[in-house]
Amino acid sequence: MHTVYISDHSNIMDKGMNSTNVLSSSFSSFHSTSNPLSRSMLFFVSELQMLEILLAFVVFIAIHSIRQRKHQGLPNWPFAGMLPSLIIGLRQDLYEWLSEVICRQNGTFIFKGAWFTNLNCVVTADPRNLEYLLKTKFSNFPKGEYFRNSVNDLLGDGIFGADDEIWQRQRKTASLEFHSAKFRQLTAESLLELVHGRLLPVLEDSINQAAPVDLQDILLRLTFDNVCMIAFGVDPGCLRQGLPDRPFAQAFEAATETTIARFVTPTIVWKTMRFLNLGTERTLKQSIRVVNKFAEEVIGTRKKELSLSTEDINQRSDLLTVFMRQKDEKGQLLTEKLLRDVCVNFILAGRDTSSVALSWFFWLLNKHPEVEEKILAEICGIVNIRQNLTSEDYKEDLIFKPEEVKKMEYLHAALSESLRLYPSVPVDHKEVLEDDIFPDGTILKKGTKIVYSIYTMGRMEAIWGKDSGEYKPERWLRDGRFISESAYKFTAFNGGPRLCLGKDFAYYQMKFAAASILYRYHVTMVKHHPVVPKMSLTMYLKYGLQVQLSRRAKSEIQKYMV
Ligand code: HEM
Repeated sequence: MHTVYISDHSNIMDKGMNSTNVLSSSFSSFHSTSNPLSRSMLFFVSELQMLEILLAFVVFIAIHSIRQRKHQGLPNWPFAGMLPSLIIGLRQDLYEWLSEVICRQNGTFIFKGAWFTNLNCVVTADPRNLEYLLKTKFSNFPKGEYFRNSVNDLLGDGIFGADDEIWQRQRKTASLEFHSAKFRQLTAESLLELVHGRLLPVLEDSINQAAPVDLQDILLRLTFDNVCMIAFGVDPGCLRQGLPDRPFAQAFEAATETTIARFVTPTIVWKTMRFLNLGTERTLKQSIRVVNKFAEEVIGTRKKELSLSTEDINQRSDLLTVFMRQKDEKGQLLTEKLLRDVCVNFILAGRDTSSVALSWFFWLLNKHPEVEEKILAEICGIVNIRQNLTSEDYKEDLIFKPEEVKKMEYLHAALSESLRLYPSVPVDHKEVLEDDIFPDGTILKKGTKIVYSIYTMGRMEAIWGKDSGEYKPERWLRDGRFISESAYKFTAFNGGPRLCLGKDFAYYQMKFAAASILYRYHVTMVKHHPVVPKMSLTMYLKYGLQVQLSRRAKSEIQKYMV
C-alpha cells in the first residue's frame, strides 16, 4: 500500500504540476471519485504534497535566515523577527550570547524584535560609538520617553530617568554634595560603623557556627544600609546579627525587578496589566506602596526637625536634607513627591552596584590566590608604615584610615579588573532624539533605542588584547601606580556628563570593606555552588555567593610586617 501511494505521488510530480495545481487537483479528485480506496489514496497524496510544500517553505526560510544571519548577525524570521534567537539567548548566558553576536558583527548590530514587541534597537560595544553617544553628541541621546515611561512609577522625576533641566538641577546639587568634605566625612564614618559594628560581627558569627554564608546577601545588606544613611540619613538596619527580614529592602528589590520586566513586555500588555492590577504590575504597585510609606515617614520626620532648626539638623549632610533646603527657579521648595523621587533614585544608584561588584571580586580572588597574596602584602605594607608595627604587633581590631585606603593601588586595580569582566551594570540604554549617524556608519533614526553592552566592551580583544578574558590586575598598573582607562573603553561607571556620581565613594566603600575582610579572613567558595549572572539591571550572582569563612592565622599577616 505504502509503495503505491509513493509512486502515485511521484507520478503526479513527474507531470510537472506545481504545488497549487497538485492541491487543487487532489481536492477536486477527492470529491469526484466514488471509489473509497482511491479516495483515501488521493487524500494521502495531498497530505504528502502539503508536507513537501511545508518542507520547501521551511528550507526557504532557513536559507533566507542563514543569509540574514550573515548580514545582520541573527536570523530575522517573518513576524517573529530576531525574537527566537533572543529567547535562546535568554536560556543561555544572555551577556555571553550578546557579546558573541556583537563581536561577529564588528561591534554593532541592529536587533529586530517581533512586530508586537518594543524590542527593536541598535546594540553597540564600539568605543567610537560610545564616546559619540555619551560625550560628543550627548544632547542627541537622552534617556528618552520610552525609558521614562517604563520606570516612571518607581523612579518618577529622579536623576536616573530624567533628562534636560530636571536632570541638570539634580546632578548639580548632588555633584556639589558628593564632592564636599562634609559628605566624604559622613560616608566614611557611616561605612566604618557598618563594617566594624555589623559586618565583621556577622562574619564572626558564621565562623563560630561553622556555617556557610551567602556573602552576596550580606554585602547587599551592607551597601543598602549605607546608601540609606547617605540618601535619607536613616539606618534601616538590614545588616544585623541574625540577618533579619527586611521589608523595605525587599519591597525595593521587588519594585526594581518588576519595573525591569516592562522592558521585555509589549507596552500595551503591561499597561493593560497595570490597569487591571494583574501579575507583575500588581506586585509593583504593592512594593511601591511600601517604598512610598517609608519615604513619606522619613520626609515627614525630617520636615519637623528642620522646622525646629536645632544644632543637630544644621550639621546634617545627607542628600534628603540638602535637597530639602534647595529652592527651584521660582524660589519654591521642592515638592514632597520630588524629594521622594530624589531619594529613591539615589538608593537605586548606590544600593547593589558596589555589593555585586565585591561579590564577583571575591569569587575571582578564590580562583587567583596569587592576587590575594599581593593584596595582603600591600595592605600590610601600608599599615606597617603607619604604626611602625613590628611582626609582634599584629592587631585584630585594626581599622584602616581613609588616607591608607587611598594608597591601596593594587587593590584598586584588582577591583577595576573585576569590574571590567563583571560590570555591575552590564548593559545600558539611550534613545535617538534626531536622525544621526554613528562613527562606525550605523544610521540612527529619530526615536531608535540604543543599547550599549558594557559587559561586551570589557571582554573585547580589540580593546584589551589577546588576554582580554584573563583576570590580571597588573594591566591597570604602571610602576606600581594605578592608571585609569578611558571611560569609553572601561564603561563600568558610564562616561561623559552622566558619569557615575558615586564612583569615588564606591571605590572607597569597596576597598575599605574588602581590605577589612581580607585582613582577617580566608573566604573560600562552597564546592559545587553554581555561579552564574542573573538577568537584571544589576549583574547579581543568580544563586548568591555561598562561602565558608575561616580566620587568618596571625603568622600569615606577620610575614608581611617585617
Ligand atoms: C561599583 C559601584 C558602582 C558602579 C559600577 C556604578 C555604575 C554606574 C553606571 C553604569 C551609571 C549610569 C547609569 C545610567 O545612566 O543608566 C551610574 C550612574 C549613577 N551612579 Fe553609580 N555606580 C556605582 C556605585 C554608585 C554609588 C555607591 C552611588 C551613590 C551612592 C552611585 C550614584 C550614581 C548616580 C547618582 C548616578 C546617576 C548619574 C546621572 O545620571 O547623572 N553609584 N553608576
